[in-house]
Amino acid sequence: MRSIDVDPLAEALAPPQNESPEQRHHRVLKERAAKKASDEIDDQLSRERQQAKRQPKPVKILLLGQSESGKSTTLKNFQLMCEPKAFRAERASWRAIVQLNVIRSVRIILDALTASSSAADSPSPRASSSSRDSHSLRLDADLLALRMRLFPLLEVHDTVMRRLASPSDDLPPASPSPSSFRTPALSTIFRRRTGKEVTVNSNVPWKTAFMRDGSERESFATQDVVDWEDPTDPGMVLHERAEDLRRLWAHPTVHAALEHQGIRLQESGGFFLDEIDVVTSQRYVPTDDHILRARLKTLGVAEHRVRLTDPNGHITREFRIFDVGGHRSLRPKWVPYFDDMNCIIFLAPISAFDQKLEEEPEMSRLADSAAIWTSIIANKLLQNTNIILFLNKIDILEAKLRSGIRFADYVASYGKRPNDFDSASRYMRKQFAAILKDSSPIPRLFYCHLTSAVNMKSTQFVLLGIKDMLMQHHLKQSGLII
Ligand SMILES: Nc1nc2c(ncn2[C@@H]2O[C@H](COP(=O)(O)OP(=O)(O)OP(=O)(O)O)[C@@H](O)[C@H]2O)c(=O)[nH]1
Ligand SMILES: [Mg+2]
Repeated sequence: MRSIDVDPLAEALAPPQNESPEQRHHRVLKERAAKKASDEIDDQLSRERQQAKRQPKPVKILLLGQSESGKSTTLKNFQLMCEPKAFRAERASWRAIVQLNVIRSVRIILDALTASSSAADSPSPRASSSSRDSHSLRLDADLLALRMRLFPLLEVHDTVMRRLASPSDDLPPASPSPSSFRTPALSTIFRRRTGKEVTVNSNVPWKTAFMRDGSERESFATQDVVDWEDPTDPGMVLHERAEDLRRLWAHPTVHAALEHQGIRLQESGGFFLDEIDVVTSQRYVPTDDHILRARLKTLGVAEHRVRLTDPNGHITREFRIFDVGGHRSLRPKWVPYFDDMNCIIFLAPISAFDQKLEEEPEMSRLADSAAIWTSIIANKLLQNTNIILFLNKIDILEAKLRSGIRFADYVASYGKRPNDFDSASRYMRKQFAAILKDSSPIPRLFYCHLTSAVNMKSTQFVLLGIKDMLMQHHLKQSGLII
């Protein structure tokens, strides 16, 4: 037999041989029902395709700016504004980040104490010439004991980080119970930890790491989101050490050591020591405000979809927000996203005028922000893209200037202008506007907002305006309104 004589498909589909009339009747009925179901699915798909064609395409927003400028915080505001329920359902994961932030603050303090006390102990002539200052940083017995008791927290940090990095992996079975933490050798601790920030790769589904299984959960609105029975929950250790944490943060030598090292912990992201009672309380669940202030450094580029729905729950519009990592080494990853965006929100943290860039200690953070702004504005790929500037962290700027830090000491061109918030912010606004005017390939409007991304109310007011503007703009582009 030639192969062409055999049709395996026809053979498979052919009715069984010796089929009785009754069997035939059943088969035909079954086939008719299957065809009806299949036609219905096809119709449904076709209706959805038509609907998708009629609906405007998703609005795409790219968040840009240096590390710690407030990109991820702006994204959180957007999510809270548009999908509050879904966002709040992730509180268990943000709780873990707040806890890691607390532990990081403790680590910075312990490092500062160690550095300052070794400087005080140093027999160098410089140390002895400033002996009064050095003496004040000698650690008393109380502080030494506190330090010993708080070291186990650093172990908790590692456990949580491992879990966030690979939420689906099983943790090592021998995770010690909170009360049985041993204190490792100090040398090991300091070799292993050097002030690294909490980072989780955007591609890892870290938010599932601390969320209770959905099938067990009864609501998103209560404490149900946290698995309170979890033996590896860092909350128990933090609760146990709450009094130590309180005493550490209240200790004058701690503040002297931080000042000695030029560290202003209160201004940095993820600072919760002023609320230690709340964040270490039993059954602590972060508020919206805590979630906005929790610091988690972004690695890579993460796409977030935010859907707007009408009162009937139908999706009316989709926003795709791209949150990038702002560290210098991550900036080359921004470029592939440039040609397809409806809007860029560029964040410049203007409170950072007196700080240096972590990745290049000679570079001022304000100069770095201005340099990225210039290159974004000048980029031909982006010449038709709406760009909105957020001069962010105005709350910190205001507090800094009020505390007496002089803007002109860091920005010489500021000259003799008054050292107050209005003058300094107006000056920076003018400088960024001038860059836009000089560097843009074609003339464009300057959209600028003074923001504090941790202030939910004011940020959401700004975002609401941007959302409406983009929707109007987008509908016009899609030809749906004139
Ligand atoms: N006080 C204050 N804190 C802010 C403001 N905006 C952001 N923060 C905090 O600053 C920290 C850094 O903000 P992020 O949003 O993580 O910064 P980012 O730009 O995403 O940084 P990368 O992910 O490293 O690129 C977080 O702890 C925020 O809560 C602000 O306007 N005021
Ligand atoms: Mg980020």
